[in-house]
Amino acid sequence: MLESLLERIDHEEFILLSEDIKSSLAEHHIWLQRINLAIATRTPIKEHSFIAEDGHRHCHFGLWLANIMAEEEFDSPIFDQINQLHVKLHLKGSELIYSLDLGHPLDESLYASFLDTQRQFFNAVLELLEFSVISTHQFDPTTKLMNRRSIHSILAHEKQRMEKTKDTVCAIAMADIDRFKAFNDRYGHDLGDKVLEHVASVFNSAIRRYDSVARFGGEEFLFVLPDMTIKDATNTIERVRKKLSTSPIESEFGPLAVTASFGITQLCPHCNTEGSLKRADVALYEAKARGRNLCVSVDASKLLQHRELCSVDPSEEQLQEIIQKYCEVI
Ligand SMILES: Nc1nc2c(ncn2[C@@H]2O[C@H](COP(=O)(O)OP(=O)(O)OP(=O)(O)O)[C@@H](O)[C@H]2O)c(=O)[nH]1
Repeated sequence: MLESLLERIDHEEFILLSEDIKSSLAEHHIWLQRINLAIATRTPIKEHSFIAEDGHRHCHFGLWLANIMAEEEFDSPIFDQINQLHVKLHLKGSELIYSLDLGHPLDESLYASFLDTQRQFFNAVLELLEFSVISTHQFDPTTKLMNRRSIHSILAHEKQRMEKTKDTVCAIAMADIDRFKAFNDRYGHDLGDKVLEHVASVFNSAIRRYDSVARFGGEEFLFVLPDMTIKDATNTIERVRKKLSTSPIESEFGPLAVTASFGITQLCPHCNTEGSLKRADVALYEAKARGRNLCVSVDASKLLQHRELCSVDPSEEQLQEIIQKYCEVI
């Protein structure tokens, strides 16, 4: 229910959302405390906001929720659910206070239902809060892409899927912006940051919905392409490379060309994820060595006769030597 928000809400908005939820909840706690205290001490509350049938519109939380729900990007069933519980909570609260103000004895079943609605309301809001807080830690603020930690959980999931279901494949590709240091030195770090954003947006727009791309490090990106053979992944990544190299970034210095190099391989059933990442990295290194703005792919199945690469942790030199022999330069 909440995942769809990830596609529409970025890092800053998740931070704001978390802060808003926390402050709105704090005010709501005070409202609830006053009701509970009034009932416990049988002290009437003659304020309109406590007895009005539309009390949910009078509290800060309700106003905040109405604003959020008016925005298209926040269109999610979780807000409808919270809204319904919020309206219900206020209705029951106002019934209790109205009856108290009239001097009627406490309706125990109404109070029990009020407490139950309270519990459901806080559970739903806390679920949203937890999701927002976690989401702020999943994204890289510069590129708005997933960060290294998040993509690692996707890799772990894909690896698990491969272990469970034979014949499942998953390709990965490591990308690195070419001569980025020189770019920063010449045009400044701020434009460098804009390049990172630009590259992220080109990458993101060039992949399928169920593929992922993350900022893996400084100027390094990682693609995870589930269910793609090495051949399909190579075609896809080559298309991404071309798209980037033909999409210059607009700047005060005019349009500036940006290119990247790519190392493509698969998650391998015989080695751990780190081993596959290392293979992609060495393939990327090979693309740099062969002139940059290139894709180099390494089909893990061709390395099967070199099982020692999987069972022991190979050195970069060892890997490089073997990959040079088996890689395909596109
Ligand atoms: N603007 C900006 N620069 C960054 C960021 N993270 C890393 N970099 C820069 O990326 C550059 C990477 O430089 P190198 O590793 O030498 O690689 P390169 O210049 O891209 O050269 P090749 O990879 O060999 O093509 C360094 O200058 C880093 O400062 C960032 O968040 N913003």
